[in-house]
Amino acid sequence: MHGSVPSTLAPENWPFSLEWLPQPAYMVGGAVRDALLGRTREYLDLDFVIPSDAVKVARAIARHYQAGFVLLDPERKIARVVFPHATADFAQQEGNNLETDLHRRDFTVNAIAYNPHTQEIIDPLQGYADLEQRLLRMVSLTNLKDDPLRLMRAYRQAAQLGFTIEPATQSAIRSLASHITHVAAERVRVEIGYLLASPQGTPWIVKAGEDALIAPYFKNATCESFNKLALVDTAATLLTENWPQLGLELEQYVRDTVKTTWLGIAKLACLVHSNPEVAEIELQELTYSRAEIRAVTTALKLFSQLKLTNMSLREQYFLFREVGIVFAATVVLALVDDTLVEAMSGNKSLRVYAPLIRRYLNPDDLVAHPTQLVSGKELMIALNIPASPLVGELLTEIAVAQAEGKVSTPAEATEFAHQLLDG
Ligand SMILES: Nc1ccn([C@@H]2O[C@H](COP(=O)(O)OP(=O)(O)OP(=O)(O)O)[C@@H](O)[C@H]2O)c(=O)n1
Ligand SMILES: [Mg+2]
Repeated sequence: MHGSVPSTLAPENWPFSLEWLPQPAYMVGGAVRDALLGRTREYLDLDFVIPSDAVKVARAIARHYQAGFVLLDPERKIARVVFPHATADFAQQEGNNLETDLHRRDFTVNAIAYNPHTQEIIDPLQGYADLEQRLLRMVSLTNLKDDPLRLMRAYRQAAQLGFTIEPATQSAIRSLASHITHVAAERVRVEIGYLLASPQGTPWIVKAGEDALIAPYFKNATCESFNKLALVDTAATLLTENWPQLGLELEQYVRDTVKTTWLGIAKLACLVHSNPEVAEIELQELTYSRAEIRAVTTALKLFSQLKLTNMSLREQYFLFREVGIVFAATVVLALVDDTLVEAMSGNKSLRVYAPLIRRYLNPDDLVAHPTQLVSGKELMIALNIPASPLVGELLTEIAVAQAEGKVSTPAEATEFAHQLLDG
C-alpha cells in the first residue's frame, strides 16, 4: 500500500524488549501516526493494544524494568508503564478483533495499527491516505458523540500537526458542539491549554470558538476576546525581539507541574471576564490551579497601571511587588490593549514600557528587586517593639526608602525606622 515502515517504530527504539509482548500485539495511536509523518518527539509516548491480559503484560514489564506502574482504567483494562524517558500504555483490545478496536477510535489518522512482530501496518480506515492529505477525518459521528472530548481534540491535533479538519467531520463537530459539556472540565482544560500554548493554536481556538465549543467555559468571551489572542502572539514577538530574556520568560511554565505558559496566561486573560472576581470563578470551573488563577487575575488587575507615566518610585515599587513573576504576561496584555485603542505603530507603544522592563530585567534594580537591609526580628530588637503588623509596615517603608535611594545600609535602615516611629 505504501513505502516501508519507518524505523522510528522499530522495537529497537522502545524502552523495553519486544519479547515481552504476546503475539499478536499492536502499536496504535499517536506514535504510529507521527512515525508515518516523519515527526519526531522528544518524549516517547507509546500505545499498545493487546487482545488479552493487557494489564498483566504491563505489570510484568514494569516489574522487570523497575519502571512505574499505573492502572489507568481497571474496567477497560488499561495500564501505564512509566520509564525515565518514555511512557507506554497497554490497553485491552476493544471488541473481538483489532479492526473493531480501530473502528472505535476518534480520527482515521489515529486508527492505524502496527504489528511489531510482523512489521505489518494495518489500516482498515484508510488513515494513511488522510495522513498524506493532512486531514483529520472522524471515524464516525457516533464515536465523536461517545467521547465528546474528541470534538476538542480535533482542533488541538489540527493545530499540532498542521492538518485541516475534513468538511463532513467539521459539520459533525458543529452539530455535536453542545455535547462538550458532558466531558470532565479538566480534560477540556488540557486541550485548551495546548491551543493557548503556541501561535499555531490561535487560529484553531478561534475556530473552536466559532463552532460553539468555547462558550460553555468562557461565557463572557466576545469576538474581540478572540481577536486579542492573535494580538498576544504579535505582542509577544515584539517583546521577544527587543528583550529576548522576556521572550524566554513568556515560554516558561507558571509552575513546572502545570501546562500553562506565561503566554497562555496572557491569552486566558483575554478570554475571561475583565472583572478579576468573575474571571476567578470561570477559571475555577475549568479546574485551573490556584497559581494559574492568581496569575491571570493579577495580570488583569495590573496591566493598565503599566501605562501610567510619571509613576513615583514608591508607586513603581508597589507595582513590581504586586505583579511579581506575572510581569511579562502583564506587559503583553498592556500592549494588546494599546493595539485596540490605537493601531500599534512599530515600537512606539513599546517605548512606554521600556523603563519598567529595564528595571525588571536588571537584578540589581532596587525598585523591582528590593533586597532586605534588616529583618523584622532585627528591627524588633533594635527598636524594642513587639511583633505586630507595624513591623511589616516599617519593613515596607524601609524598602521604599531604599528604592528612593534614601537608605542603603542596615544602620541607616534602622535609624530611618526609628525616625518614623518618633515622627
Ligand atoms: N478521546 C480519545 C483519546 C484517544 N483516542 C485514541 O487513543 C490514541 C492515543 O491517545 P492519546 O495519546 O491521547 O493521543 P494521540 O493521538 O497519541 O496524540 P498525542 O500526540 O497527543 O499523544 C489516539 O491516537 C486515538 O486512537 C481516542 O480515540 N479518543
Ligand atoms: Mg499519545
